[in-house]
Amino acid sequence: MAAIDLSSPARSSPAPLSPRRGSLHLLLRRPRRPSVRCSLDAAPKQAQGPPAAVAAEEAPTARKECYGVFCTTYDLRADEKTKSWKSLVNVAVSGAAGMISNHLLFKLASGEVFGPDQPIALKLLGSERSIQALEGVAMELEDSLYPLLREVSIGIDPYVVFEDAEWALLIGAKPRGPGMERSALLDINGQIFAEQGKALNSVASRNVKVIVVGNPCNTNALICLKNAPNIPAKNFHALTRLDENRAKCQLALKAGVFYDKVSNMTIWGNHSTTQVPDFLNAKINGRPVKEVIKDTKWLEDEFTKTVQKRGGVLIQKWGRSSAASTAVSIVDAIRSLVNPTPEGDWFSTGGDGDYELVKDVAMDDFLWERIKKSEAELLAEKRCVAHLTGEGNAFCDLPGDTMLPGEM
Ligand SMILES: NC(=O)C1=CN([C@@H]2O[C@H](COP(=O)(O)OP(=O)(O)OC[C@H]3O[C@@H](n4cnc5c(N)ncnc54)[C@H](OP(=O)(O)O)[C@@H]3O)[C@@H](O)[C@H]2O)C=CC1
Ligand SMILES: O=C([O-])CC(=O)C(=O)O
Repeated sequence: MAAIDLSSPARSSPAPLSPRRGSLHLLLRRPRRPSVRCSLDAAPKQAQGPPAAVAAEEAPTARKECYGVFCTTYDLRADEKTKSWKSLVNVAVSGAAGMISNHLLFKLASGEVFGPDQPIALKLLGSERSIQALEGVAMELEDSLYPLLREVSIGIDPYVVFEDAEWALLIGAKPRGPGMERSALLDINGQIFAEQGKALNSVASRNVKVIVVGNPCNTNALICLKNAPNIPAKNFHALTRLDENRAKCQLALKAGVFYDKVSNMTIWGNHSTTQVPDFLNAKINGRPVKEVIKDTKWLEDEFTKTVQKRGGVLIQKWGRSSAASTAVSIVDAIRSLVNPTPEGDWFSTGGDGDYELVKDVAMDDFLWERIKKSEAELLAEKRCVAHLTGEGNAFCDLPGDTMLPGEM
């Protein structure tokens, strides 16, 4: 969906100029919900005992609920004392021990996403199988000495990890394996996003912004949204920004310009091989693409297919799906949501919300037919997960030739 963002930065109120204490928390699954999190202010005795490995890590400090550098007081330097810090932003990330997160978390902590005056708390969601790896991630975050990173928590219960989250970057999802039906992936991952939607609904900030990355991201975003009725629907986004970036790159290559000259790029439809990269409305150097690239056949065939299948080609080369460029596209998506969009430009996201929808979008038969095909796929996915969205019994009749970008 194309949108122009008119919103001002999400948080603008300066926080008091007091030193903040950094902390690394281990968030544990608790029997009752919503749970009290283990923090510097919460009584640790309310939590179950941490796993042995973590208890050992925590031993060096007097405060059992944190360890290492995050347990020390963050002292403002003299030059920082004059600065207006924004209040801490709580960012929850699922699949935090995975490949995409391994790039993303360090970008978030560095300040390149929310800005150099925005302190950040990272709340990392893993699972029983990944909790050790998650500790490793937290240790690397410690070792990176990011001055803006004031809190890190890790845990396996979304009802705990998502508490007060203002951003939820939902990355963790099972990738499709050989011989697996797409409908099975929809169901397995759908369960994850149904549970996480309920958890967000219960414990996150009422204005949490949710970006769903785990595939199939559009339908997972729908499931998440339907399970979180207390959070505005406009706050849910499916990550199609990677496709948008891929499309800009291909147009720039063809036109022989650097990619900053490509604007107004839209991705319509599903994040799959039916997606529609919109060359009709996109511009190069402010001019319609079709005026600059006169080869319509290339645009309709090669360009469109290249973008649709870019993920799959990359998997063939790398042996795994895009991780670094996906992390970059998540950063781009967040920035587009918190910063004003450059005059005349727009961005696309699988969502509907804190931004103004573009009204004057050109349409032709080619675009319309492709969009309807992708829409049919999305509607089929929707019927397939009806049991997870509260819309009755599921009925799976997915069109046979549709695939995730990574499937060839
Ligand atoms: N929208 C987009 O543009 C893109 C989306 N993606 C999607 O993002 C997701 C994450 O990718 P990436 O970080 O590279 O993947 P990884 O395999 O590196 O990590 C995925 C994480 O998902 C979690 N997970 C949840 N349920 C399962 C399960 N049943 N089986 C296995 N893992 C599970 C695991 O964490 P834990 O054990 O902690 O739960 C794991 O660490 C995938 O769904 C991928 O298809 C990838 C690229 C682009
Ligand atoms: O298809 C995949 O597995 C990963 C993905 O979404 C992409 O690269 O666009």
